Amino acid sequence: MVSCLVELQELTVLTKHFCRHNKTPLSPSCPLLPCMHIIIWSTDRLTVGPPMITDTKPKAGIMKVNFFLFFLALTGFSLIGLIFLGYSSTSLRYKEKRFCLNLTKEHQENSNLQSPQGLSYKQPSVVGPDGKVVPVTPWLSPIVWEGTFDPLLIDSIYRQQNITIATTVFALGKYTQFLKDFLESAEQNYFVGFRVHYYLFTDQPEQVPEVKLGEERQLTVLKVPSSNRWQEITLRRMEKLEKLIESRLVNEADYVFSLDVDTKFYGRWGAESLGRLIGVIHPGYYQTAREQFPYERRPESQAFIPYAEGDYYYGGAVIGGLVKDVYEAAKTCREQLDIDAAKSIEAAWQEESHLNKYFLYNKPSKVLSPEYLWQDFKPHTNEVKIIRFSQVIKNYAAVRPNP
Ligand SMILES: CC(=O)N[C@H]1[C@@H](OP(=O)(O)OP(=O)(O)OC[C@H]2O[C@@H](n3ccc(=O)[nH]c3=O)[C@H](O)[C@@H]2O)O[C@H](CO)[C@H](O)[C@@H]1O
Ligand SMILES: [Mn+2]
Repeated sequence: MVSCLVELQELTVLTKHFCRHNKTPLSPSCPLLPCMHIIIWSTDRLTVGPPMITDTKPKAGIMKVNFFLFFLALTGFSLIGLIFLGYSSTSLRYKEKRFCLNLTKEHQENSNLQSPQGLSYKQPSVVGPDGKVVPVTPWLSPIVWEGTFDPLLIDSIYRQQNITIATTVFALGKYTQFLKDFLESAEQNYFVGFRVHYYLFTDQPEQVPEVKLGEERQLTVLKVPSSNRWQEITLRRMEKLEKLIESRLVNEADYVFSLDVDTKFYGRWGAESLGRLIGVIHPGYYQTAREQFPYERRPESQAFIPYAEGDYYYGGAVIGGLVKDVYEAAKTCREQLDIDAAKSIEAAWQEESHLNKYFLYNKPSKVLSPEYLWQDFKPHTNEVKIIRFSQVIKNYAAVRPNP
């Protein structure tokens, strides 16, 4: 009761202050009085001149109110602070999330489909038990067969991207004789309507035939030293490809394919073959059990693959994809070839063995069916409806520098 009285007295005094300033009479019974505390406090501060009431009791009252208001202000500031912190941490979280998303996106775009070594799973089939071709790998990369794509549509999509497809080809020693057919048939079938830049490695630039190239297509001849071992010529392609990408292709191309020269194009080869990392199923082994694949089987070699592992047997005659991804593949194969060479080991099928090891643990994002690598001597089969690119028949003894 006493405290109530004190309160009331304070209020009355304060109300007087308020009323003096605003020239409005206010009764202590006014229902607005409790709200007036704040207004009064500020009004009191605004008051000019000596205070009307000099009594000590009301002063103590004002101090009490001031303390209350100070406490209120402190709470207010704390609340604002908390809201601000809450906001900024939310925005930080948001930024962090966005950053992570960006990283994830970038990571996904750049990711190679790595799979662990020693994993036990069924060998994928290329042709199903019903004789139908399988259009997808068990890691969900397309296997490109006739009928799985619309040539007009897929070329139109990629043509809009204004891409350049670098194509490396090696013709050393007597292999220059394959150049004419290779280039002429490529001009008829290979990425027709696209910007194609051939990079031709040879030890005899004077043997390079004159072939009329289509619009936006060019050929650069690069001289390399001769070799008296065919194995050395084929495996060194990885190093040459790696160095060419480093020195030129990073700036000059979007995609790159490295192709055997002892070949001919018989059918369309277009944008359906484009992707991050491309391998081709070797025509000789697409119905073979993986333990019979001619992988390198000596554990001492970096190309070693155990009998219980393997997806497909990939041909060394075709490797392709985005410049960056082909670079990784070529560089890794070159490094593994160098390690083997230092131990005087040459894998069963040179760089093809190392490429098979690479593709087993770094899955291609698209796999080309044997339509994209056939052999002229092989009879046609039901599942391969169209032959696009094929190894010509050659007399090994006559064209290779060594047996
Ligand atoms: C169809 C297929 O997948 N073929 C692969 C297979 O045998 P191939 O019998 O197809 O190998 P190959 O004799 O065609 O040699 C591969 C390539 O090396 C170049 N070359 C070779 C010898 C020579 O004297 N001059 C010359 O320029 C030429 O570009 C040739 O196309 O195994 C080789 C590795 O051993 C390569 O991986 C080949 O790509
Ligand atoms: Mn060949």
